[in-house]
Amino acid sequence: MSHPDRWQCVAASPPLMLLPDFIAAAEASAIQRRLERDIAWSSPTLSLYGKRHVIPRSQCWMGDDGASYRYSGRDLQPWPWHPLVEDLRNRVIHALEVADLPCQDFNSVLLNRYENGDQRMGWHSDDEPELGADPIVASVSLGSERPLRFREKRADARRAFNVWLPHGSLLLMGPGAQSRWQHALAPRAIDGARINLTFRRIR
Ligand SMILES: O=C(O)CCC(=O)C(=O)O
Ligand SMILES: [Fe+2]
Repeated sequence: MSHPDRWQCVAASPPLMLLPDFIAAAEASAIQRRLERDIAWSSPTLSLYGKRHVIPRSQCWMGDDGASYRYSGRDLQPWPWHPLVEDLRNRVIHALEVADLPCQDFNSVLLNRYENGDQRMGWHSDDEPELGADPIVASVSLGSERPLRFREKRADARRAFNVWLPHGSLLLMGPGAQSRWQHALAPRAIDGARINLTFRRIR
């Protein structure tokens, strides 16, 4: 199904576009339950400023064979596509194409799982070198609705804003978004688990 008119423009340039009802609630819940069960979730320990920390969420890296990436000084090989995640990837690409929005042939995805409102992700941009210049990142959210917070990278213009990501929504971070903004999932007094999938293209 194609409903290009349901897209909301959060920012025009660089583009941030939200499709709140990308997946209908019942199906989104079914997908969430399957992923809870099937995915090899793990919470690795990372070194930050010489200290070891268990990441405050769990995650899984998945994608085409060979779409490896460097993370915290290590080369990580992706898990093979889970059929549901591969299907989501195809639907994301289709939704972007029919709406004439920026799109890439996504060959990998980072899945993040937040057990509750205490779990989080700090400020960052998805601008790793293996994503190339001006990467496109497409983000699907399942479960508890939480805001993704954006802030300007330029320290002299630190405007910030929230983008709430409903159950079953799709957020496009288009070309230029990673060089303009950082984003974070702050802790919030919000109950319930949330899964997020960010589709990316690794070169
Ligand atoms: O959980 C989210 O919505 C954000 C995830 C994210 O920023 C990332 O995976 O790079
Ligand atoms: Fe990110």
